[in-house]
Amino acid sequence: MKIVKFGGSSVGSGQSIHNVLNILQNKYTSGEKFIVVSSAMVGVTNILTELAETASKGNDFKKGLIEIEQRHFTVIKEMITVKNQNPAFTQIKIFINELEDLLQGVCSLRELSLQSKDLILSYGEKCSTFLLSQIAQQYFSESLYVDASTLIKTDSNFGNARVHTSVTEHLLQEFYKKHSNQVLFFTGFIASNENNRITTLGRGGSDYTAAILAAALNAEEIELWSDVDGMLTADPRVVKKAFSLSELSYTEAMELSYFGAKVIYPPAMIPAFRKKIPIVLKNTFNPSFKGTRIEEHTHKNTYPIRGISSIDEISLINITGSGMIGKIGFSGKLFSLLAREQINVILITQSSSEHSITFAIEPKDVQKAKQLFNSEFELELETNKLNPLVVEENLCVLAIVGENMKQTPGISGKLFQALGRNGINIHAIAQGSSEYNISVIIKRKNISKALNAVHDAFFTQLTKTLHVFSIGTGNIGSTLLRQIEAQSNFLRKNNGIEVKISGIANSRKMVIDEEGIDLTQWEERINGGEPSDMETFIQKIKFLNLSNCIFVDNTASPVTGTYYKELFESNVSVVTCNKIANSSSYKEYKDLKDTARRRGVDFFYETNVGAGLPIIRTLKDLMTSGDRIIRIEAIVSGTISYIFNHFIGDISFYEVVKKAHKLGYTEPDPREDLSGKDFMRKMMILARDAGYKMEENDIKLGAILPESCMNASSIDEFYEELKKSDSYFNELKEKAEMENKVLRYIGKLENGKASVSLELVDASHPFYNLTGSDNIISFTTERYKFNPLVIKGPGAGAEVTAAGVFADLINVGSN
Ligand SMILES: NC(=O)C1=CN([C@@H]2O[C@H](COP(=O)(O)OP(=O)(O)OC[C@H]3O[C@@H](n4cnc5c(N)ncnc54)[C@H](O)[C@@H]3O)[C@@H](O)[C@H]2O)C=CC1
Ligand SMILES: N[C@@H](CC=O)C(=O)O
Ligand code: NA
Repeated sequence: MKIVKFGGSSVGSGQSIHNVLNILQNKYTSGEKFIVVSSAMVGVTNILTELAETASKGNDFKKGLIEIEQRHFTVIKEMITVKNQNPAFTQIKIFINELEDLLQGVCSLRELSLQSKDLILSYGEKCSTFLLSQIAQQYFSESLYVDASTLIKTDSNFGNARVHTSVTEHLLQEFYKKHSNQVLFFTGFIASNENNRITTLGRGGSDYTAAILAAALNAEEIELWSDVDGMLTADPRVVKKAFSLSELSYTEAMELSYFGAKVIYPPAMIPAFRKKIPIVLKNTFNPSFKGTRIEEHTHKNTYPIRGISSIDEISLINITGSGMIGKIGFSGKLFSLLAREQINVILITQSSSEHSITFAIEPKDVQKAKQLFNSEFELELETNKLNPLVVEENLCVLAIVGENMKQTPGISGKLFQALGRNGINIHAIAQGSSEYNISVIIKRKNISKALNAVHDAFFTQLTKTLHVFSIGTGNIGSTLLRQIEAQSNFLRKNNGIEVKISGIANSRKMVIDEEGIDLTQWEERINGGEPSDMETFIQKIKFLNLSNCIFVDNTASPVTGTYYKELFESNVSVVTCNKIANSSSYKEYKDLKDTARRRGVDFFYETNVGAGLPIIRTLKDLMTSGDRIIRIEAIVSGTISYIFNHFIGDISFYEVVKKAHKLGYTEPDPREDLSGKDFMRKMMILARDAGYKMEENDIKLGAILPESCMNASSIDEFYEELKKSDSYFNELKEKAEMENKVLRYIGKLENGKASVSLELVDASHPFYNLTGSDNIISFTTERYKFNPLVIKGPGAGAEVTAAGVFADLINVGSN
């Protein structure tokens, strides 16, 4: 026989009762034996509490009473055939009249005792359970309404009565002997004392009723039906990837509930725990959900922990001082003091030097704790043996729970790593000696980010979700979004990575959606977004405080880089193809790198040099492995490379430049390329990454263009001047052809000196054979002294650049 308990939402309306009846009918037809326990309709207990208070102040309570009556009457009309409605109407009316008399009494006396309050509240369960039994009578004629207050006997602790187990069990067993062939509908929550006065069973009262019945009647199982899919790995309102647990142990259920999972209230289940009766949490609104099974022994858990829970708001008290050292009984005295004043201590940690004790309490208790401490330890404070108590506010507890933790090393490492990587500072740590839970205290504002990051670390097949904010939707930016969209399934399946684009901006508009923007529709989303404002965009990123957060800069703007530092400080990583920040002053470059390192976030800019070619990464590997750069020779302008590779035959220089622009090789402003400025920036970044403190003025920049083009004041004017300079470029070309050479714009870095110059090179030069938009870079180092390390390939273009940005993005957080 099973005990089947329905919570308030399950009996809250005709529709939900319909579901309940379906569930019961299925059991009945398959021959299952069961006893039903019912809560009051959802919200009714609250209304009754309010009515009792209202009446006790002498105010009018009729409206609320009518509401309760109507809710039950509506269900009668919806769920019982007209010819059978009368008995139900009559009995509900009787209950409501009794309730009215009681409230009237309270109103006249202006007094509400706990005893009268329990009596008033009992009508919630009486009405709902009676109604359910009446509706059920249409399906099982032998159904019987049972007022459990006649059978469950308690002490007189009204509001939170404790059960007299042996007398109750005896009464229940005798009753069941006589009625075991009927379908019984027990009121939850209510009982009575020795004088037959109604009592209630406190928080989780109906679950308690179910557990008492199960224990008394040796039920094989208890089903608790509510409106959620059992116990989840974390609060699904905060952690979207939380999922239902199929099973957990009594201990785990206790630990998880203690830390905030509100699905069951374990103290109410103790009678069942004692008799080792399994409890199954089911969902009335999703009967196909198999349920979360809670029992003594569970199967081996696939995951190292069972769930993550939190306590929303706590304060941390820190006590320090030499007076505690070796003083036996100090903590005993401290905590019994707190206990005496009913201050609940949530967790405690003590340093092994005994110099400090830290404990967490609810914020409401802080003042009281302070006063107690100050008066009890007045002498120690005066003699400086103890320091004044320090309180840290706005904190919360995050706890990971699971019996498996005991046998698995590395759990706390994983927890701290997930928090650390997201810049979440841990204020205190406590591990119960049971090793069933590890609790950390963190800032409240970080709780959502922390829960998600920790959930990802322990549960998701996905190793991580990257929250990306991408600015710039031009040539590179739009290509990147397309590549991410095309690759997302692969990444999810093969790499366990989900890339969520949580924000997109360009110079006109911006859109932020923490749930992730559907990349098949990003253009519509951004066009429908708000006007672009970088400051607002950055503040929103900081406010959302998402885990694994990355800012991607695909603009050529000088403004965006000014936010990188602020982003690093907020633990946001930056991936950029924009070279402006890294090629501004050395001080700024250094500051960005130091800040990123200090905050433990990534700053990746592979595409700053040679687009997707692995140049920055290679240089970094050389440097970190202890090599020394002797010389760098490079062609790192895709545009100029393309131009010289295609400035052959009849085509004019102007036309080749236009083509390079069309192919997406040039900067948004092609003057940046042809003036050599873009090249110079790249050389400066290389020099800096190679360890040189280089500024823009330190680089000797040879010109490609005649003065007139250099002086053009707009892009259009620039192109006009290019057209006019045909003969200048043709002369260059002819000279090269005559000497059997090619034009190459080459950068050099040697002994900390850098230059970029236009050269004529013959076939013996390693840079002679280039095609397309090829870049080539040759590193001569201590280790690659005689044969330099050479990287060559397309160094510009949307596809290869976006791919380089993409690779940086995926690598964030992987070191
Ligand atoms: N084309 C290539 O082969 C390579 C380009 N890059 C770099 O890629 C970056 C982007 O180049 P393209 O995509 O060709 O430029 P683009 O002109 O096509 O696109 C720039 C985008 O940035 C947006 N933008 C500009 N200022 C902004 C601001 N203040 N706030 C928000 N959005 C802003 C624009 O609205 C536009 O969507 C440049 O920094 C360039 O140096 C780097 C390596 C190779
Ligand atoms: N405009 C640049 C693009 C890469 O940084 C180039 O031509 O190399
Ligand atoms: Na690169």
